[in-house]
Formats: sequence, C-alpha cells, structure tokens
Amino acid sequence: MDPEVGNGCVQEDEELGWGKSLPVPSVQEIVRNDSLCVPERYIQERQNRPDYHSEVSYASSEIPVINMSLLANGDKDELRKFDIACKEWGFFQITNHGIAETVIHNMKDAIAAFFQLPFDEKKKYTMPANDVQGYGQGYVVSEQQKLDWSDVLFLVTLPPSVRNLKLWPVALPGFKESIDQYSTEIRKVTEEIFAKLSLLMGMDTDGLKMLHGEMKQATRMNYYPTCSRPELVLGVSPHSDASTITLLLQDDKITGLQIKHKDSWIPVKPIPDAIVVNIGDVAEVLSNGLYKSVEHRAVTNDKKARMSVATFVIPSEEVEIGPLESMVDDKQFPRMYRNMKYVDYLRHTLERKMDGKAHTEYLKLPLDTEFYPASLKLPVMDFSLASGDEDEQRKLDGACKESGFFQGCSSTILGRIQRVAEEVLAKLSLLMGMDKDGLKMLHREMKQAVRMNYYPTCSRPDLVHGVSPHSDACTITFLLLDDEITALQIKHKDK
Ligand SMILES: O=C(O)CCC(=O)C(=O)O
Ligand SMILES: [Fe+2]
Repeated sequence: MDPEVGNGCVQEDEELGWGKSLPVPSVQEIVRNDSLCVPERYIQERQNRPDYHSEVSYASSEIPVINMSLLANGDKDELRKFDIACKEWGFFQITNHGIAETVIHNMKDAIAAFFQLPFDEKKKYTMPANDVQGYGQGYVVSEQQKLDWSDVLFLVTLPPSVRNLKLWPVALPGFKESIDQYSTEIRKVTEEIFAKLSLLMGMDTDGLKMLHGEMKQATRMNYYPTCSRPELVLGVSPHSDASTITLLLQDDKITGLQIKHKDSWIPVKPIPDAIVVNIGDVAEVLSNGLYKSVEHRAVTNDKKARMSVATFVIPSEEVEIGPLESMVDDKQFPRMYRNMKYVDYLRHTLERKMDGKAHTEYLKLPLDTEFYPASLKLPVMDFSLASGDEDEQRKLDGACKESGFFQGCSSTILGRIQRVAEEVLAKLSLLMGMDKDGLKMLHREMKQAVRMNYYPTCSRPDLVHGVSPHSDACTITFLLLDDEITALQIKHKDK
C-alpha cells in the first residue's frame, strides 16, 4: 500500500473512508420556512457571484452535441467531433444514447419523490459524521466557508456489492429499481465512451475499462430550491469532478449548469432526454492534460426548484492514476502529473472545499525548466538607464504586459530599493497615462514590507509547495533570489 503522508511522517491507514463533511442546514427547509430568507453563509463574495442579470456577459456559444448512435457505429466525422469536444470543451451533450425515455423519467421521478418526502423522513438518511454518502452536503470543511444553495443525496450505486443500503430510501416505491435500471444503462453508455476515448488515447478499445479495475459509479442527486436572491448565491460552487467522466441528467426546462470556457461562464441549455457528459480529473491526468476536466458551477433562480443527477464514473480505489505512456512524449508532451493511488486523490479532494481547478493543480508536477525555459527568458531591465532610455522603456512596457515579471540588474538595486521603486513607478505612471509622479502621489505615504523566506530541503519535493500559488497584494514586489537554485515559477500562458 502507498504511504499516507501526514504531519511529516509516513503512516498506513486502512480504516479511512473517502472523507467527511460538516453538517449544514437543509436549504429546502430554510426556503420552506421563509421563502425570502437568504442567510449570510450562503451569500457569495462579490467576485464569485453569478452575473445573473446580465445575460450578455455569458458567451452565446453552446457546448457540442454528440450523436452516440453514430459514434458507436464508427462514424469518422462523429469521432472527430467527439475528439474536439473532449479537447476543446471537456463538456458535451449526447443524444441517441439508447437509454429508454422511461428509464430517464423514472430516475427523475425517484429523485423528485425523495426530495418531496417530509424533512423528518429525509433526515433518516443523513450523512454519518465519518462519511460523504447520504443526505446532506459534501465538501464542507469549515464553519467559515460559504455554502451552496442546494441539498444533496450522494450514494455509491455500482457495483451493487459496495452499496450502503442503510443510506438508501429503499422504502420509497420505485427508488431502488429506478437507480438499478438507470445505473446499468449509464454503464453501457460509459463503456461506449470509454472505448472511443481509449482509441483516441492510443490504447485498444478496452484499454480504459481494464485500467479502471472494478469500475465504480457514485451518484450525486442535487436539489436546488428557489432562491429569492439568485444573484447572490451559487447552487454549486465552481469545481471540476474527481471522476473519469461524469454523466449528468438535468431538468429539461431550467438552465442552471454553467461551464468555464475561454474565461467565460457558458450556460448549458438542456436538450430534453439528452445527457450531459464531462471529462473528469482522472481522464485529464490519464491523457496528460490533452483532455481537460473543465470547471463548472450551477446557478439558481427565483421561480422553480431544479434537480439534477450527476453520475461519477470512477476507477477502483487501488488503481494508480497517472499519465498514460501513450500520452507522454519527452520532447513534445512531458509528463505533467504525478502518479497517485485513486483513493488518495479522492480523499484529498473530499478534505477540501470545491475550489475551481485547485484539486487537479495538486497532481501537477513542478515544471521542468528544460521544457519550459520561460523563466530563463524573463526580460532583464537595467535600472541605471532608468533616466530615459527608450529601449528600456519599451522593454518595461512589454514585460509588464506580457508576463508581469522582469529581472533587474545594476548595482543601484542593493540597498536602494525605495529609489528603484520610485523609478519603476515613475515609468509605469507614464505608461498608464499619468504624470511621472502619478503612482507615487496615489500611494501617499508609500510603505514597504519585507518577507524573508527560508525553504529547508525536503525529501519529497514532489509532494509539497515552497509557497502555494498566489499573487502579491502590493503594487510591485522586488524579489532577491538565491543565485544558484531555481525554484520560483510563474504562471505564463497556462504553464
Ligand atoms: O446541477 C448541475 O447542473 C451540476 C451538478 C454538478 O456539477 C455535480 O453534482 O458535480
Ligand atoms: Fe460537477
């Protein structure tokens, strides 16, 4: 068994489940008691709120639609469309998937029936303190964290041997049968999608299936009550799914899902009885980043509650996930992710709140400067020429716009940071269309704070960060680095 790393020591732990989540109130009950109430804990920070009233802010493009029957029958055009959908979108809808309408409708009815049960009935299936399965909410790890405007029933559904039926509302007529039928059908569609993905990733058709060991399905049934202030809350916070792929059944009429595409939030307009499929973190890692597990979220509305059923297809817990040999090429596609046992990755995600793409970032290997020599190419500014050399001025302008980073030389730097800062701010002021002393005046009494960092050696540098990714909360930063050790990395064009 792989080591668990915690508190600086290596331990074995067989007893851990997938994780746990703090108990939170039922949003459905909050709304039932007072339909206008939106407690503070649900009000998102301003920058995270959905841009609810401004439809124009959403790009108008729509995610690709794949005809599964064409794809399964070997249609070359559909396979090309599928490849592009996985590479450029990470999200698509499938039609002609072969799942009977009744199976889909029964599944939707079963979820609706569960959430219509009286609260006291639903409470019987509450998530235990040490589990993420059951009725409640996942990914809640602190009392301070903002909460999502939704209630969830999360169940591991396949294989049947791993079900925890104590948390299933089996007494609800048709509930178990509906899940049985739906998950069996979803498994068939998954195998079809896996076969095509396997080919595209340079494996035999059964490559992905074999690699998953005993493939599992976990199903998250989401209930989003109406919200009197939908512009302040999120139904589900931005996240990527810790699955290989996710198949989502959504309400036929209410648009709630949005995906991040080229820095815009794009709504996924429902197609009746179609299923939304997305690439999850495991497929991103296996494909060495060729297929992206795209960030998505759900918004709410003030008119009608929405339900959705997300089925996560995941490998067996013991499976080691990492880039496939066929997806790595030392020259063009260096290995981007480290290997990890799947259950360890799952636990890592479930110990944290949903947070955009933060979970897959954790699997990324430090960049190899041989492949990404960008750091060696940071522009070098000579501050002794700051008095007005035009080439230096152009270089500064380019450096600030292109990468936000540059290196400075000249002996004027040491011991004279304040003077150099004033020099740089003067040039920046001019570039920003102000007088030379514009930025200086704007700062009034300019302050400096110094942070001295000491990075001890680490026996597992592949598991830790010296400093986590961040930007600096200042106007500019001057950084004095070790002359011999390369360790600072900047994010430039997504690398
Ligand atoms: O409700 C939706 O449309 C999205 C749900 C989702 O992303 C999830 O459960 O992981
Ligand atoms: Fe999701």
